[in-house]
Amino acid sequence: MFVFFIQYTSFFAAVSSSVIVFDTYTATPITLEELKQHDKRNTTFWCTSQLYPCNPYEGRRVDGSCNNLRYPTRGMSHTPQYRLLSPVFDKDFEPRRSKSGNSLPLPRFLRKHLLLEGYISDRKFTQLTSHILLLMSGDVLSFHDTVNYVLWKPYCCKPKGKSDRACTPNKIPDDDPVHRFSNIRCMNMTRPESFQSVGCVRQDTYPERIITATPTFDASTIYGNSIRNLFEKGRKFEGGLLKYEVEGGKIWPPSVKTAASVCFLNQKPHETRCHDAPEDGANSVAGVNLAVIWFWRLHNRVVTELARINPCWDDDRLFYIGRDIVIAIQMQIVMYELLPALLGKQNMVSDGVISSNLGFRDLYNENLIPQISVEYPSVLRWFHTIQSGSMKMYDAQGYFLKQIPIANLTLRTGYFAVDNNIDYMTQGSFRQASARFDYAVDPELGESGLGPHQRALDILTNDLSKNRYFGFQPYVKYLEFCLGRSFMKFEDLEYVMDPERIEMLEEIYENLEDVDLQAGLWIEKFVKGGHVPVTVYCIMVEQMLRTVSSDRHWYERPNRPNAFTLQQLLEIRKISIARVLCDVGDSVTHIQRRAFLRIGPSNPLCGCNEIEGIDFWAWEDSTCSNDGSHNGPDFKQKNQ
Ligand code: HEM
Repeated sequence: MFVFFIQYTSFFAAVSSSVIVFDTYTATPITLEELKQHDKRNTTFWCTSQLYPCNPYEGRRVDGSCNNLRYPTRGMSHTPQYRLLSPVFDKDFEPRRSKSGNSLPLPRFLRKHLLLEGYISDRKFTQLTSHILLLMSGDVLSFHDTVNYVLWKPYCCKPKGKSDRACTPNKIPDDDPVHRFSNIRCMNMTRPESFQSVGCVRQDTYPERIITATPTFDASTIYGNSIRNLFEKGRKFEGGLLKYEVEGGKIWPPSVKTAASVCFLNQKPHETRCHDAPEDGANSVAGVNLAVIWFWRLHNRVVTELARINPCWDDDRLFYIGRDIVIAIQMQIVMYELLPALLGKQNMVSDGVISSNLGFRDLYNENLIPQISVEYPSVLRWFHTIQSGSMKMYDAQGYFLKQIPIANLTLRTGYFAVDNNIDYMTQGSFRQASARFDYAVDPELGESGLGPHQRALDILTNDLSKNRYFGFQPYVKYLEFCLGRSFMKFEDLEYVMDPERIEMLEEIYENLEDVDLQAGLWIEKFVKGGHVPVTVYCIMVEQMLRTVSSDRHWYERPNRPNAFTLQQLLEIRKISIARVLCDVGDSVTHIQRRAFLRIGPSNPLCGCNEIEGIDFWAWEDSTCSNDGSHNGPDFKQKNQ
């Protein structure tokens, strides 16, 4: 095949090199003619990607390319996901039917019957747990499937929606406990975008989801997924810093300077701030916004330390080493602090997801492509049941000040920057309890999950409904996959469910093999030693194992380009989310050591000066001369 090479001039560095244009789905190079066809059909953005030649000694690229040297485009955005179980659909790729051939029960009906609605505080976890879980979800996902029905196709419940294949609104049953008193009979929703729907692959093949994030955990909520966005919106090109602004004495990511912004709910004239960051997460759901601000600041703090210790390092070296440290900090917190609290540390050690040893760890397998499973984000949706519907705000002495429905903060970054709200929200993140892990959903998420953006939205109905459009096999097939035993009749579920919940399923579904994956997750018992349902545990662990073994740049590896020394890794191991908040959170002088867990006698507040952090002297470069010149080897990171 004739391969199309274009001459490339790197965005700022005037370096030219050859670039190959690839098909995002098949990972094969495409011809000039094929590229022209994509341009004509307006599919170039989704269906093609540009690959700059790989250098095996180069660090992690922002666009995810060259992670796997055999399959260099895998690991980039818009590349296919893997499936734990093959999909099942009805004809025309509509959701599967019940075994008897009837339609499955309506998603909203199932949600209202299987999940209670209400709010009780959890005794163990804080809201910070949700914020960081959300940040990590955003790292490997994208928002377009939500934006699609909120902004671009708000009409699915109207006559126009009937003729648009993308429209898949959720019908509200006539006897709905909430809406039988309203005139709302339908909630807007669209089908997830797929390689088929955006025109990369023929329509007569089963839909495979397409997303814009890279599938590795690479802090893309901060740095973005493309070098272009990072250069335009992120890098300051000075001292390794990310661009920043100071407003009200606080440091913020840069803001949009034009009238056009996505912060539609900003209450003008007071609320004006809207971030102009490489990725949308910075202005999305409140928890992500907050975490993006923290980690944005953290990057600048890290590179400032590195520059002080190594005055001979140039902007590039400071930026990329700083980024590598921030990615490692995020993953160290997620793998060794957050997930052990949720999944059970011993479970994770036994399943090989984490090590009880502080040294290097190398599970890399070049035969595994860096990918996420289609099932992984879907089971993360279970965490909507532990999300508190309001954001509570406290002062630094711990006095409760006010609260606001969290959904009213979506696309409303301006709220953070007025009246010291970011200080109060930051205090709230480690003082407010999460919602209890109790088979119930906060009505804010269950009835008005998009706040003023959509009159009624049950996020959990969407969770179940969307999963049907991904063609997931029945819940029991996932149980069999996870537990390695068969489940033939409803009573067999007693292994993972309380009898009264099995009864609920039996009343609604005709057959055990009809039960939806999401419905099963909602009412499953928790894994022994952890706080998440058995199947959520299984699918999360499967993903994290895949991630650790397929990411060539995984921070715990000794044999990766620009790898940490053992001394540096041991410094990274000292980090905690409490230390991060002490360093970059507003007005944080005291915090509990394990900030994902509530303050209490075994986890008391302590001064930030008592909380261990990273000693950046581990990054001291002995080849830096006193005169500021550098005598060491070149740093291997291209701006690609
Ligand atoms: C515990 C914290 C949370 C986690 C882990 C979480 C995770 C997720 C995940 C994984 C998705 C699916 C995204 C996709 O497949 O592309 C999702 C969808 C969504 N989440 Fe959350 N979320 C959390 C909290 C929230 C909060 C606080 C809100 C706002 C009030 C929210 C609103 C939504 C909405 C509107 C959707 C789109 C629903 C749809 O697919 O139509 N989430 N969330």
